[in-house]
Amino acid sequence: MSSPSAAPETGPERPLPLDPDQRLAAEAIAASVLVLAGPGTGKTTTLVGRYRHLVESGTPPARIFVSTFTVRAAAELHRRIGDSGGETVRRLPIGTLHSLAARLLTRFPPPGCPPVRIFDDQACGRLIARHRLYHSDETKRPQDLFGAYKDRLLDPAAAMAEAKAKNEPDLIEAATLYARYQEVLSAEGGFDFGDLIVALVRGMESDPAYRARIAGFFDHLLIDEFQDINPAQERMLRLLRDQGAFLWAVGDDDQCLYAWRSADPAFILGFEKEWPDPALFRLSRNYRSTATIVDAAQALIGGNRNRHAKSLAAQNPSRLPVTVTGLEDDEDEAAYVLRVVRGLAGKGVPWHEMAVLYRAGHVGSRLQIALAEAGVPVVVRGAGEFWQLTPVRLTAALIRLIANPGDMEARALLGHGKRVERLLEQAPDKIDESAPWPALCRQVGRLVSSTARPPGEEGVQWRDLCYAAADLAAETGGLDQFIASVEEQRRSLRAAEAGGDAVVLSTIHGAKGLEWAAVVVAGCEDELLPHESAPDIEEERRLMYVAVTRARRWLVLSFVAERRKRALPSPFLRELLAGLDPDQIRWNDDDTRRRVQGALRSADTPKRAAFGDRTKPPPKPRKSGGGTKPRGTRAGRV
Ligand SMILES: Nc1ncnc2c1ncn2[C@@H]1O[C@H](COP(=O)(O)OP(=O)(O)OP(=O)(O)O)[C@@H](O)[C@H]1O
Repeated sequence: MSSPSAAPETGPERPLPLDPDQRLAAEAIAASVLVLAGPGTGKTTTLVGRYRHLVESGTPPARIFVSTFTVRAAAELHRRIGDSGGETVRRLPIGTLHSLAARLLTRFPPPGCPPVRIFDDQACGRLIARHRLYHSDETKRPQDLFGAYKDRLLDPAAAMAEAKAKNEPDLIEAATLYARYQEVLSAEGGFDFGDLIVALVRGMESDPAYRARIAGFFDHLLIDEFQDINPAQERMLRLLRDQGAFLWAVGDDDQCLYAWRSADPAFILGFEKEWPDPALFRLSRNYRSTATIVDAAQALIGGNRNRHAKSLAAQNPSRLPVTVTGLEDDEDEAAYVLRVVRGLAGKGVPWHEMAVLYRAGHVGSRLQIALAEAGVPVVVRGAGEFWQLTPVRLTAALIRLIANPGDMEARALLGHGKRVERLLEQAPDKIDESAPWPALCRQVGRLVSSTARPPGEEGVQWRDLCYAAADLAAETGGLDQFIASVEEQRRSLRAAEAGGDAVVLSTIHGAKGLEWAAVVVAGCEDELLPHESAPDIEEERRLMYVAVTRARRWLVLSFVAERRKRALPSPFLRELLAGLDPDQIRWNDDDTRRRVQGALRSADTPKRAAFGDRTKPPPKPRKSGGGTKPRGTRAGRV
């Protein structure tokens, strides 16, 4: 999706004139069209152009479905498309692929399919709790387990067959729960989000008459972020395409960030082979960023092997340097980021034209607090407000409860359920109530971290959030100061968030499709970015790529030497800076330069080697002034 939603709400946008390549793509006549292009090349702008072209050529807006990855992106597209063809913008069929399925199912229920009654995440959670459909490995969230089956179009029988073939007790248990869940869900007449696409696909696959009834309801399907579709979504689009709908999609395999949620970049990589009457268009002018940023981004992404080659030529020739700043610890980093945003504001850059992005939610904790306390207006996106994140809330509430067993508010904050019961059971053994305040806080952080910690990357983030909360608590003088400081921080955040003109603080995932004049990427450290538990180094590199390509003019990259343990600069820093001349890099000091340039050696360890090509330095690309040629060739909501 696209861009300036960082700005405060405005009315519909005036359409941008398309460049010749964008126009060709927007006016393409083929059954299946893919516009494959890098960041900032105007994919979403071209999608809006396609929409206008169709409407101007006589297609009623109601017969064009525009799909976006998230509900928020749909709202943004409504704004960009504006009031077309006299239809009320609000009622135009623009939404996620789940909402496409919901519309079709409601309008055309498949034979034998009960009326669609959508259960949202909370309703599903209540159903799961009522029937106690929890995996014995409690770290596995039931909704995620069941959703992953649906993303792959596996019904309970297929899930069980797969589990038995692998002969893994964990999987057999999951498949058994899945079967039970589907039983109780359908007994209540409920459809969860994943069911919507599954039901539509099943109906269309099994009944030609039903397929024929759906045919022609939408003449055109316009799909944004095609790189992130999962197998169920791909199947649905293919069936609709087979019934005569024209598919027109934009995407960038280099921005696929959801492989962990069944998104499969193979769909975009294999488009020309797999789709009927395919036409592939490429856009290569980057309208967003300076030549420096484009060069750096190209050098970075050149390190990935599994990708389509794309050229990217910056339309803004500016060679304004990228700033790279090494700091001592996260407190220093927060103070630094505060100086950066104030400095930019001093130059007249509006707050909403600045973003601070990070890979993991806990990196945002100090930043949120430092900016909000200094009175800088902020809006927190992605993971959300620090003290409300589950591991943080549990840590803070348990610290309070242990320090004062009569604290009823803390007991309420802790909540209920098996996890909380286990925490309370283990607390007397694991926590020495008479320990000094900082030690007590850290003991609680360790307990919450080790109890009910989710597996994989989520578990590492859980641990980091618990430790970050415990550290912040430990730094206050004691219980009363802790309660007061959390209150104060939350009040500052609420006040800071009240205004529309605010600095965006976001995880990189939450920044997808957006752009700002200035972007700070904080926490550019090895084991954080790339994340220590991420299974796929190429997806980590794509994350860094998405982060840096959100910037139009100013790009600031910061890292610290110590974030609870000694930290090394991210090897990605060196990779991306390899695309720049020395005068395009501003180091805060020589030590930072030495540390970054030494980062590749540190990455060259047996542990790192497990990530395959991660230590391979990318070649220096040509400058984008003449067109840089790179080398080598849970889903949305209704
Ligand atoms: N033809 C054009 N002329 C001038 N500016 C353009 C043109 N096309 C796009 N832009 C501008 O380029 C920026 C990026 O456009 P857009 O968000 O559509 O790109 P995108 O390819 O969808 O980006 P990403 O994939 O990185 O999210 C926007 O600020 C947009 O206004």
